[in-house]
Amino acid sequence: MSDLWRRCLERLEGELSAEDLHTWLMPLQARDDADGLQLYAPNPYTLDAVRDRYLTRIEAVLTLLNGHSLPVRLEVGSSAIATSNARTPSPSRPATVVEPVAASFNHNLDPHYTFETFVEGKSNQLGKAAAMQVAQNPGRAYNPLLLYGGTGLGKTHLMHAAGNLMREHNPNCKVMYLRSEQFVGSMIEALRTKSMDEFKRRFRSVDALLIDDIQFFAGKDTTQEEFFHTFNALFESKQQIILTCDRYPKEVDKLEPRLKSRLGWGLSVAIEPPDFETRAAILLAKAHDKGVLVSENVAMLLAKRIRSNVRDLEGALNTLAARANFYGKPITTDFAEETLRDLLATHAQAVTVPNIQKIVAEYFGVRLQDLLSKRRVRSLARPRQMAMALSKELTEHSLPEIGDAFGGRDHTTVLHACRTIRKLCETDTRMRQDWEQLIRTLTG
Ligand SMILES: Nc1ncnc2c1ncn2[C@@H]1O[C@H](COP(=O)(O)OP(=O)(O)OP(=O)(O)O)[C@@H](O)[C@H]1O
Repeated sequence: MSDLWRRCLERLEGELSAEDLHTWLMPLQARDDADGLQLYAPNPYTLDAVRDRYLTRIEAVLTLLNGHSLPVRLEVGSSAIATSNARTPSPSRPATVVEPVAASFNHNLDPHYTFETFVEGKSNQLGKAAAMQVAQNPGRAYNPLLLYGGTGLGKTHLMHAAGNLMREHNPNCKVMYLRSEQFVGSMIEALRTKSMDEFKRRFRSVDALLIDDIQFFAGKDTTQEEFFHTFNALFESKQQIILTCDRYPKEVDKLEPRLKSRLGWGLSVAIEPPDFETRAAILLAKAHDKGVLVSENVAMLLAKRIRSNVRDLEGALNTLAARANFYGKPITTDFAEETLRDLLATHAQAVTVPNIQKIVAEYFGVRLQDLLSKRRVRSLARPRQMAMALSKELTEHSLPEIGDAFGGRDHTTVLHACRTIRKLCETDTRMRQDWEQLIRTLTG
């Protein structure tokens, strides 16, 4: 085992549970050389889990142990095979490569994030269509394209998908993807080594610049200044810019007004949390991609219980797959309930009917006791119907149970409320925004 990796594991031992350490990190094999640390995962779902949950922490520990940052590469395979193949590189591409922007050009795109592997639903339809248009007509369709929304909803996936499609249409197209921290890191390094000209040239010579999570620029004045000039240079020469942000950029504090205004020049699209059907479809698609056998019943169970975001859903699938593999058991609903008991309990706790009633009352500015009363005035009836529909959507309770929780109402009243709200959300933009905002608040 690489000595560096052994020391890294020793550090992480104090931070992670023994179960997590044994399930995800111990099965990795490692090899380090002048180019960085290469980690080999035994299968794709271990790779995904390590990348999503532990990579940032691993990078931080390595920086600490090493005294400077070290590129970490992740791929499915084994260090023994890699060593014997060292002189004859395999034609298959690594499953994932995650590394800082290299001095030489590196598009840094994840080949798995494509439009084909992206499941479309109402929540992301517009974002997907816009990203496809941009990929088919870079620099001309919408510039910049800004995708914004909560964590783990597929913004990065769409961004990579656009980059991958641009390169599929034109293999010479220079697409550069980077997380905003990497942009900041590269700039600090350029300032330190007095190589700002090279920095400017590198970022301005691309055909498409894709920067993830630009909320990270907030409060970093020098970075914003540099990004502003890069933005202008790219925009003027019709080079494509795609950005993501965790909220509408106008709402990001400490982002310069002139930058906010530039971001509004193109198209900004919200990516919303997926509905139940889309969540189940995403799970089945992910399971299929990873070669994991998951029935529709299991997919529906997870989709119903885990509503926060797709990353959590995927994390649950990875855990199930790894444990089923380990114990040699099929993934049944019982196995899923048992294996994910703690996780499902955490998600269930987050959303309760009393909590929904309280949040809805606050949102519409009505008193909780009025919301639960028999009064039928419109100013109370709509919020009440909204709270009932949310209770059906977000909890496991039956219609009669929800009726009881709303001052002993009949189950047909709850059913009527669910249908009314669903219909209104399709025709009334304001109502749809209220619904989505409340889901976001309640699912955190
Ligand atoms: N509609 C979808 N179809 C398929 N996979 C999806 C979809 N939405 C999200 N995912 C998956 O969920 C995971 C998290 O998505 P992603 O990293 O793109 O989220 P994000 O919105 O960029 O989050 P963050 O802001 O935290 O970076 C990825 O593995 C991605 O492939």
